[in-house]
Amino acid sequence: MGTKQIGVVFYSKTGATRLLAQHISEGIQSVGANAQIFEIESQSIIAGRYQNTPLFEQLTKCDALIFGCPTYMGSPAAQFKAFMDASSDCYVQKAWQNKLAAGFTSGGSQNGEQQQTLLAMFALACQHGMLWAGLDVSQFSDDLGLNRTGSSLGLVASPEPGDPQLVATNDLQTAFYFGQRIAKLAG
Ligand SMILES: Cc1cc2nc3c(=O)[nH]c(=O)nc-3n(C[C@H](O)[C@H](O)[C@H](O)COP(=O)(O)O)c2cc1C
Repeated sequence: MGTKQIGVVFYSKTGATRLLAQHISEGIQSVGANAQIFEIESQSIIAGRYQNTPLFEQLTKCDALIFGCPTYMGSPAAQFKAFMDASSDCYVQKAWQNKLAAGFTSGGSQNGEQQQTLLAMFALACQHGMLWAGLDVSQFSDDLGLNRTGSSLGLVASPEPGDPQLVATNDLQTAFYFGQRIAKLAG
């Protein structure tokens, strides 16, 4: 079987989503899988089209893909949407069929429509024939104290109001757990 390769592909402008990607990757590594981080760079978007064939080749080699981006105006940031659109070649080839998929997003508000971003990622995963894995921790049904935002579709993060940290500590801890979960499911 070999070590599972988990791709974490994300866009981040000011660092919050990057921080989440790092914590997810640490969670992945902590259970013995290999985390590969892929950052969507704005300069790869030309006339609105994301162009990076080698990135898609690398993603296709992964066993699972975790998508991440900020929520902008209640949906995925345009830079990540450009990546989503560019994945259509992989869709045609069924290159990601039956891979595990999951998603995370950050927002400035606790409830800034981040769920819409996760739903867009979920739809993307379904179009690719992927198997969506949500977040299975709840402050109501277990005592881990994670997932303060109560999202089941995937990880929703935001800063704690009044705290200068980009992302609430609980969300970063949840990100670590989320990475562990996806890596274990892929294993
Ligand atoms: C153009 C724009 C639109 C935004 N729209 C939302 C939004 O709809 N909901 C929300 O919670 N935050 C919104 N934000 C805040 C960002 O999602 C938030 O700062 C995020 O953590 C940035 O991620 P990054 O640091 O990875 O770039 C918006 C920010 C920008 C610049």
